[in-house]
Amino acid sequence: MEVGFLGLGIMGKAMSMNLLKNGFKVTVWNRTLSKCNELVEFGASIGETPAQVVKKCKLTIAMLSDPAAALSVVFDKDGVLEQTGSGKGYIDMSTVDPETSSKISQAITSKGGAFLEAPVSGSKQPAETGQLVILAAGDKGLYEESIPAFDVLGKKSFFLGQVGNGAKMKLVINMIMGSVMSAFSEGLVLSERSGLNPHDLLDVLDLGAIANPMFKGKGPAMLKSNYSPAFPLKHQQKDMRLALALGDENAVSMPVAAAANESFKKARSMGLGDLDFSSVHEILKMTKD
Ligand SMILES: NC(=O)C1=CN([C@@H]2O[C@H](COP(=O)(O)OP(=O)(O)OC[C@H]3O[C@@H](n4cnc5c(N)ncnc54)[C@H](OP(=O)(O)O)[C@@H]3O)[C@@H](O)[C@H]2O)C=CC1
Ligand SMILES: O=CC(=O)O
Repeated sequence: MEVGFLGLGIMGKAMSMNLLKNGFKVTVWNRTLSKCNELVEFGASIGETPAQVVKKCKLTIAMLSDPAAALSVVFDKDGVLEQTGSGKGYIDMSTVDPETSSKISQAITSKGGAFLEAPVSGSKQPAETGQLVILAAGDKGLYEESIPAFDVLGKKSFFLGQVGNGAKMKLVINMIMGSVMSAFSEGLVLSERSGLNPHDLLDVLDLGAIANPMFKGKGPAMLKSNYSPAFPLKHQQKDMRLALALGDENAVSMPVAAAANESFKKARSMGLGDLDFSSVHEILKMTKD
């Protein structure tokens, strides 16, 4: 099966590599084209523009940073829209808001193409090992055709109905994840400042009712101030912002998420945006008497 892949950041590089390793023919494009070279070493072809990739491939996947990037790749000159049409499928796996996804869906389907949004839960390592959770919504036929690719990329795929539902599900999950990370960071700081050994806290947490892979995976690195990026903080803050907007639209009061968003914003303003989202710990460490 020939697949196009647009966007070779942390996630896109790992996902397209996985497809290649599992026997898919992959044609890649990235805004910074030099990032395609590593994939070429593993057998990928390069498309010079998103339009060229779509022209060549029946199925094209995108994994881009945010709504502005997702829209630009579709609507700008040499974009996806120029070559989409009947028989072409486009799957946007970026984390965006439902409005962005709907705009893209309308444009693609009005030209006769099929559209699926399919954001993912799971970070760099699950992307490398094909253990993502795929949150698809939109064209059911395209979803079914894409199952062989989803089976390589993820451990489980959900079909959630109409376009927008995948984006909403992803934003709810990441709103919870950001709030939990913020509370976890406060707990690490509180344990240390009150005279406890924070490593003991990690051990105790891991045995109790709120044990989870995020505390276990990121906690030890956070205590060493190691924030090598798996999920960049700027993207977590984008997700908090989009989730809060969804809360506004639905009149849902979210004071915990709003407070966490302030911490992520502060971290971004301090230049931590490209580090892992766990670096929000640094701004909480700064607060002193
Ligand atoms: N990292 C993670 O753990 C996870 C991330 N996600 C989501 O997946 C998406 C990608 O994340 P990730 O790979 O970490 O992000 P990165 O920041 O590593 O990569 C972003 C990608 O988007 C491209 N891009 C940015 N702006 C534009 C633009 N205006 N036009 C075209 N391309 C653009 C970048 O191109 P260039 O190389 O030229 O800058 C790059 O390929 C995001 O929506 C994120 O929220 C979802 C689950 C987990
Ligand atoms: O969006 C990030 C993730 O870990 O999921």
